Amino acid sequence: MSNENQAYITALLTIITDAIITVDQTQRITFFSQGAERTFGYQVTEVIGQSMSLLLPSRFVEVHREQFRAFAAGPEPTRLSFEIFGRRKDGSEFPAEVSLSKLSLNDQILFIIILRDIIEHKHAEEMLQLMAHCDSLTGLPNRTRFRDLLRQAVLAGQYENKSVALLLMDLDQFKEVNDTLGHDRGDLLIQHVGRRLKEVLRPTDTVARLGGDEFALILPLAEAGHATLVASKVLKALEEPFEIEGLPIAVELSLGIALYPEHGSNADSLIQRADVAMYAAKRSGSGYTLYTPEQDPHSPRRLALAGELRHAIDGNQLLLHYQPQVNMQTGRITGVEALVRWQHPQYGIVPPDQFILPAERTGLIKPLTQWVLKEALRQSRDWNQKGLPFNMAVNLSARNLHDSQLPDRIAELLEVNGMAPSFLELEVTESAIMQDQMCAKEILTRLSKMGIRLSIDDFGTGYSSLNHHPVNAIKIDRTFVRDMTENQNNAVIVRSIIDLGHNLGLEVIAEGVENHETWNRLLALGCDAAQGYYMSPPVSAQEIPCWMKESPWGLA
Ligand SMILES: Nc1nc2c(ncn2[C@@H]2O[C@H](COP(=O)(O)O[C@H]3[C@@H](O)[C@H](n4cnc5c(=O)[nH]c(N)nc54)O[C@@H]3COP(=O)(O)O)[C@@H](O)[C@H]2O)c(=O)[nH]1
Repeated sequence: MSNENQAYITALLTIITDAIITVDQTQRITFFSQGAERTFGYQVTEVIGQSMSLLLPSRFVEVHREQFRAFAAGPEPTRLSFEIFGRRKDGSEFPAEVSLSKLSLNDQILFIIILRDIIEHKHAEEMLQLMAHCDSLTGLPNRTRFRDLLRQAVLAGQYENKSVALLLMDLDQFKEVNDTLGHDRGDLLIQHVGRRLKEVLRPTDTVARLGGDEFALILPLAEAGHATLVASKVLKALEEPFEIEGLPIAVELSLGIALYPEHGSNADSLIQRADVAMYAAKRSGSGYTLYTPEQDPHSPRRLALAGELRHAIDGNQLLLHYQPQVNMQTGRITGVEALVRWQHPQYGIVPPDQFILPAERTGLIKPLTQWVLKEALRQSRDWNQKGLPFNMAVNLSARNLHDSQLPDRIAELLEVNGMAPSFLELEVTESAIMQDQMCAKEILTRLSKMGIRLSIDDFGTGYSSLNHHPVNAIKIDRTFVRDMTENQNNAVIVRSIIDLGHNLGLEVIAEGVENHETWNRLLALGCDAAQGYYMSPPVSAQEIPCWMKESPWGLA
């Protein structure tokens, strides 16, 4: 080789960062590049003539020696790639990628080792693995890992012939926390929630964060009784407000429970069922709910009902029941709330909980509300003519608040029936308003300008800015009223809502009044009106005149 070529190769070997080492058949080092010096921390003079085992952790020396011998003796292959651990001069170890080649030169066999330190690469790989399975905010398993763990838990349940419980949970007003306190505090809250959940559960249980404010709990080999007990413990544990940067933040949550094999035979069906149960818990405000097929919008009966709804509206299968609302000062009825039912030819009376949601999803809520308004106002006129002049409250859904023609259609119905607008009260929930605040505001303002009364239904379960909407009344959600005589927290909430309503000049109506004690407490708190089973459940139009005569709350 010419001097020029030699210099050229030496220069090349200097800049190559990989370690290039050659060894003879006895595994003695014959060449050690600068890259090898940088990688192992040895000077070339320290290693030439030494055994290659100097560069390996002692526990691997014997194995690699054998592998090398086999490679050296065998005719094929002439090149081998593999991963090993290298050992630096300071004794530290590192993972390395190795390419080992055999070369015959001047009747001698030479072995060339090209070795690359892949510690960075390994770290990155580990990070990626971690990121792929771990939620970066809480350190809990993420959705991908959760699915794997649930599948494993179901397999274990199958194998041991035992139940597995899946609990899905989300925070009811997390969006509000984010919007009002900022995303950083929202993130801190999620971290705290994750920690408290872990404290409640056993080490064998899994807590995962699925994203946003959604968490999942997997309880291996758990029956319904244990799952509901855990759900109660979770509710209790999260009852205490969280301290986030000095601010006490209270959270409310809903949990849905589904069990293997009772509610689903695999991970996907369990997730879907627990989700259905969670939404049922949200609607009822009950904290947690165990899955039942009746809750399920995808159950065969629900799907069949959704398909028949159009026909039910056109074919006069709907009917209204009316629930009296009573003025607490006079103790007399002031109005009724119209509540729709479906007189189904096969299933009998179907409650609105089973068809309002599908009606909203399919857009049928528009003709359904139109039917309810038409029938309620016709009935109102009828009662008026019979000397029963009370207000008529009708529920609107979120989608109705996007319907720009609604005010005109209501005006027409009022005119046809010769009813003053002040006889009509429209109830909207806070969540319906929040779905599209701008649109809701426009429709509500038009309705209010027409002289129609507006009330916020289920008040206390959502967030809406009362100042921004022209409402006349708020109805305290029945979940607070129902047990306010035993539950001090709820009693405080009810009192605060009454005070808030009065401070804003609004009438306050309590829903879900079920006994005399509750009535008395509400009266003492200055609540204006009440509705509930204590006075009357919703009854048919035919029963109202009789109730008016016989009930102490009647007009007479
Ligand atoms: N968009 C529309 N929604 C409607 C219409 N009709 C009803 N609904 C909504 O369906 C939900 C369930 O209604 P329903 O099964 O009729 O239940 C009502 C009452 O029976 C129940 N209630 C009344 N008093 C008590 C009580 O003392 N205890 C108790 N456990 N339950 C009681 O409350 C329901 C009335 O609630 P609200 O409307 O919030 O005043 C319900 O959300 C209806 O709004 C419709 O035509 N359109």
